[in-house]
Amino acid sequence: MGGGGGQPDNNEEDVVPATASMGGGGGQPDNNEEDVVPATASMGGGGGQPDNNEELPREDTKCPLEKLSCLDKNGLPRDFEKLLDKLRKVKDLRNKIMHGFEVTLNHHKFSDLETALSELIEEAERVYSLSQSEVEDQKKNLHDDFERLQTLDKKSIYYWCTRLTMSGKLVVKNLWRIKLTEETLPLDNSIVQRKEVFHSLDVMVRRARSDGPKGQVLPYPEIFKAPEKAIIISGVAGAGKTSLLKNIVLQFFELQEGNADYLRQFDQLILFECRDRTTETLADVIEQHFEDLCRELEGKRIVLDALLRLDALIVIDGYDEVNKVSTNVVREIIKKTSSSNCRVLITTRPHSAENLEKLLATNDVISTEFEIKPLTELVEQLEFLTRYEKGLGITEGEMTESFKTLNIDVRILFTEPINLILFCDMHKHMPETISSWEQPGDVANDILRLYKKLVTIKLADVTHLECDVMLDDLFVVIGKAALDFIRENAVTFSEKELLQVKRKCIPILNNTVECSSEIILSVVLKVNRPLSGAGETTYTFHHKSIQEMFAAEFIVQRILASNDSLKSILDAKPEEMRSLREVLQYAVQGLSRCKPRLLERRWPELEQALRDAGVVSAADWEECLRICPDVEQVAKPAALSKLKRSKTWHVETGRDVALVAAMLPYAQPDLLEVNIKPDAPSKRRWAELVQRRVGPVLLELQNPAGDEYKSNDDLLLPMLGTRVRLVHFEGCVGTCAGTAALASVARGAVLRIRMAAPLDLSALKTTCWRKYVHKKRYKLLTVYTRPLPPPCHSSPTWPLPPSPPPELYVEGADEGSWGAVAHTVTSLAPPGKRFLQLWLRGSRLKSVEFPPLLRALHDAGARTGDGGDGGNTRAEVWRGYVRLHIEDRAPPREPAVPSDAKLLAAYQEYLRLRRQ
Ligand SMILES: Nc1ncnc2c1ncn2[C@@H]1O[C@H](COP(=O)(O)OP(=O)(O)OP(=O)(O)O)[C@@H](O)[C@H]1O
Repeated sequence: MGGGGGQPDNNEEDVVPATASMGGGGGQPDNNEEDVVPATASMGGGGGQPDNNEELPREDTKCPLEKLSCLDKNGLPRDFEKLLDKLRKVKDLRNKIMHGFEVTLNHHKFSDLETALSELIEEAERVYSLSQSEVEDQKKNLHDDFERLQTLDKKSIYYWCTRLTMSGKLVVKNLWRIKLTEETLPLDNSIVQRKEVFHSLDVMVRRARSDGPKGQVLPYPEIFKAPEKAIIISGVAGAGKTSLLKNIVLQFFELQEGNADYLRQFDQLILFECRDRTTETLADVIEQHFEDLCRELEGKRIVLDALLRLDALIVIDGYDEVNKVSTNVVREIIKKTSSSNCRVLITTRPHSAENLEKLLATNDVISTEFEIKPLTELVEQLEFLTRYEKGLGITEGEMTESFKTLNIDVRILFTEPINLILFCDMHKHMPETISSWEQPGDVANDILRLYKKLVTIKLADVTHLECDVMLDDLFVVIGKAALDFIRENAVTFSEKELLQVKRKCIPILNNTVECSSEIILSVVLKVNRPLSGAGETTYTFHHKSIQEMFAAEFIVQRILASNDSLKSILDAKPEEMRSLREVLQYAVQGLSRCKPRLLERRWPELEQALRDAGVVSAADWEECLRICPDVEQVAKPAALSKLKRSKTWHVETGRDVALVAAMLPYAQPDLLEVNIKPDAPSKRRWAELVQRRVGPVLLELQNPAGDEYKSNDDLLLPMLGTRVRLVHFEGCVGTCAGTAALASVARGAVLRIRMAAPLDLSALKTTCWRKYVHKKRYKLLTVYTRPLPPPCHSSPTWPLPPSPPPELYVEGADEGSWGAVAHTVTSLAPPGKRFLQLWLRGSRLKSVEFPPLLRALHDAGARTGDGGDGGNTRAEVWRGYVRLHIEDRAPPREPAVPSDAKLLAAYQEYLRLRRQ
């Protein structure tokens, strides 16, 4: 395909173009269309309908196709089918060649096409009475075109597009497969198969940077449906950004197995890691990917140019880790993306996302951001751990059971994959400590203890030296190195840089064991062989967060040991402070755990350092509070900045409960909107939240489907006597104590109560004083109940409060149970027996059951709405519900009721809505 045109499209059938386009033409074929057979320009000209009855002038160019089809040069009728066959043959051959690169390797196909086109020239000769020499000229042109086509022109960009498309994928696959197939876990170098342990993460559409409810949650492959050229994936430290990218890379090469259809739109995939400190240009990145291709030609430039013409996906990992060198590569990629077919997928920690967006925008690249959703649910966390259990060969259930026993305050820390991975390590090496974790800070401390333990074990093989003090000193050296590197945003170190660290370790080890520094560093660091075989080997901590923890530990130890100013400990230039953000957060956490008084004393310095590191916005402080949940000093600025940003605070997870509980002593929003699963928050944090809240609360408790009638009293009881003003409640009340707690805080509220058991809700009748007037506890009361057991002799009743009249839903009535429904309604009827509305939900009652039900309710005095005045007592279907109208006048003999078909449809609709 010497001069052939760019790269073909997928799954489409183009129609034979004029022969000229097969020759030297370039460009891209169109997408997804089947072109129509054109009357080839070289064979005569335009189209149009001839009038058979008119004599056509010889030069008439109005309707050559029709002429071809109908008349030969002598004006005699021709065989049109034969002509169409010839055209079809050309079209089919052309499509095969244009759409299947393997076909282009078959020379016969080209000679077949040439022959077929020759035959068309002969047809043209017959129609236009061309001279023999003209025909020979045309045929020669055709032949020359084909000759050119099959002569490889290595200078042509299209040659390289073809080469890349044909073999590039395999080359890159071989490169990355080796590097990515396996994953080494941080602490003990256990190896797992990446694909086997990969937990399919969800992402949230990132809304404007404001404090609203979180954006829509999507499975990660959906990100590629975004129309924007650049896709940003943000996530906090250890949220799984790099793993997600690595998994996408692996999936890209498995497309042929029918997986990952979402990647089918890309011809090629390039991966660049911002932590790279040696690759200087995009062309160098391309060379690492296509070393042989670049060597074949005298340069990487042309391969890069070819790649930019393909539909390539360029994946950039860790924008927050850019350094002086890699920043240029990223800029180059973004610049080139704007004018190419490529798309970019970039990961970053959230605090760098805004800068990244700006960089993209200044290069006219439109972007969209998705945020990795933390694993907040216990089921997700267990699912994640189960995969590692399998991958690591741990007895099924052993690790997950241990995880389940965690104190919930601690468990809500494990919302990022990195923490769950560290849990795996803890489970393996120090299972006894897990049960002792009470506070979040305990976990981070134990991770460092575990490192010390592993180093001690390794050293025990070679030395009998007393370890404890020595280890502390060694960790100071390593921590200092971690800090020095991170200041420059360096997470990979060269051999030479490592040597400097080793040198500092040797005197501490008293020179006793020759290779002991190596042993220690082998526990703490991992080796990265260069991507392309050539180049330097580099070293990294097992994870950036671990490097940050080591650096933080160094800072804490220095603060504990001396009065040195934080500035002198950090020794950072102003522009380096941004890289220290997480380090400082870990340091605050560490210091608060071991010396809270000292933290208080040093807080002004630490706060300033955090601000210098970019912790300024409400989201920044909130993230800081997530890492240091019990640190009052952090909670205060977090609360004040959050209040500035938004007067309504949202609580959606157990983690949010802890954060808001910590912030409430310092700021009270106008409204607190709590929409959580009842099992999500820790009871302690929940109690703190409601005790600290002063003002309106909207509380929606979402029991899992099928468990709607599980009592939520454990969340209601702590509200008793608090200064919460409940303005909206949805949830399940189980006992009178639950009702009392609810009544104590409800103020003019909308209450949607599920009754776990028949309950006396009369406490809600009371009024309360507010601003010198009596206020009702509720303005709308909706009660949901299951049918009560059949009446017995002295069935108790539980009259609902009468004013305003309540709305009642009876849920899940079985076929034949109209009597139970009637009994339920009458038992709950308020004094006066008036309901605002009466509904059946998920009912399986038959049509014939409704007339007696309506009559029984009417006879018992029940009424709905204002009682109506037309005696139109009836039942009707509305979506998945059945609504009962009971009016004052006696119901007709045959009240209007829905047919069985309508009732069934309503039941099915109810099931469908429930599943949503
Ligand atoms: N989806 C996942 N499935 C299985 N394991 C995962 C997943 N995501 C992350 N992990 C594990 O958690 C570790 C940390 O994740 P990863 O390095 O991808 O986080 P990150 O967001 O890139 O962190 P950082 O911002 O600190 O670089 C990985 O090394 C891997 O062991």
